[in-house]
Amino acid sequence: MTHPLDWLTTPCARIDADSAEAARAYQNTLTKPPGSLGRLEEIAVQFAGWQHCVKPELNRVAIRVFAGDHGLCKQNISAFPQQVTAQMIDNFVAGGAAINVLSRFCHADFDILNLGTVAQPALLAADKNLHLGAGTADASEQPAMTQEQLIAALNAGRDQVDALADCQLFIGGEMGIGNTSSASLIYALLADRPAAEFAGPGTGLSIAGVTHKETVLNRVQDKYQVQVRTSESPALAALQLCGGFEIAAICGAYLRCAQRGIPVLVDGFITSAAFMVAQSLQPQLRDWSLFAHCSAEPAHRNVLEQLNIQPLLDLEMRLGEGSGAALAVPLLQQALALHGQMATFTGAGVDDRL
Ligand SMILES: O=C(O)c1ccc[n+]([C@@H]2O[C@H](COP(=O)([O-])O)[C@@H](O)[C@H]2O)c1
Ligand SMILES: Cc1cc2nc[nH]c2cc1C
Repeated sequence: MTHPLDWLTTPCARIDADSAEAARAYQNTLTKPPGSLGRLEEIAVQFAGWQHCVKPELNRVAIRVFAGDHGLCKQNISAFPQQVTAQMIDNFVAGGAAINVLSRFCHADFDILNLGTVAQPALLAADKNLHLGAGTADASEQPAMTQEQLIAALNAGRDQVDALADCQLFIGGEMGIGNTSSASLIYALLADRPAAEFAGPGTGLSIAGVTHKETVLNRVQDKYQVQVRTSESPALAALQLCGGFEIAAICGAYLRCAQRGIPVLVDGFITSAAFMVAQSLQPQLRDWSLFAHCSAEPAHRNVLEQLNIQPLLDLEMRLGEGSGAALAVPLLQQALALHGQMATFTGAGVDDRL
């Protein structure tokens, strides 16, 4: 009997170690002291393994923003009202959001998918509105998602990736008022640590607002911790219990990317929670991933440290939408341009050693 989520554990694509090794050797023939381009050199080597060639390129980037509302907003855990999610979707369609600007800047293929909001966006095409629900349920009262909604959201992320032709890098962005709470709960439940350790201001809560959020999140964690700990798949259980639709879709998208041989550039605090769930289902995902930045949401730094991940940038950003990842694309492109276009010691007639 097949299960609709069997695809989650399909192995990741093969990384070509020979191309990576050849690229590393080639780096050392370029007119610079070996290692002097620091982590830029390793980026080129990673892309060589991903693209199975010594001189990889990065011209085709896909950015998909996944949106959804959160029932937990009823508990007053965000500085912004829930209808902002749908309003921002219209802003994405109109091209006025930060991710639109950054996406245009790096000539990315941009699209948005709404998995379920309380308000209806006016400008989004009907086929981009999935209506899995009017947001998730309030996780402090009942599981955020039903099993059917979880499956539909994971599969929606997979389907977005399956529809990509010829993509060299995938960025998942998210928009969902209240979703820092879902991310914090996922981290807390999987680490079996108090949720308050992962709670922060999100879009801009006051100190008192954060204290209230901590109380709410601790209560939700108490409600679900045993269930998660004893579940067959703690990561999927935490995702279903705490939401949101957009986090599940990004989780599905990341896994499909690694299965199809498309590297992913993880954005910020919320997308890292999607990554954590995905990685626990398929540990090889790590080898297909880069992390764009350390978010200003305070717990992100600890989460990245726990995962032993060094992100590319640290700019005190906390916007989401995939913005930190889109910002890092030109950096990756420059790493590959240096690797592919610099002269070699022999070619330039430069002495390479004493
Ligand atoms: O990406 C991040 O690191 C990040 C950190 C804080 C907030 N956000 C964005 O802000 C929204 C969630 O914040 P909140 O306070 O409503 O939970 C959501 O739309 C995210 O895209 C994003
Ligand atoms: C305006 C606004 C834009 C966003 N983009 C991602 N999350 C957001 C939250 C708010 C409030």
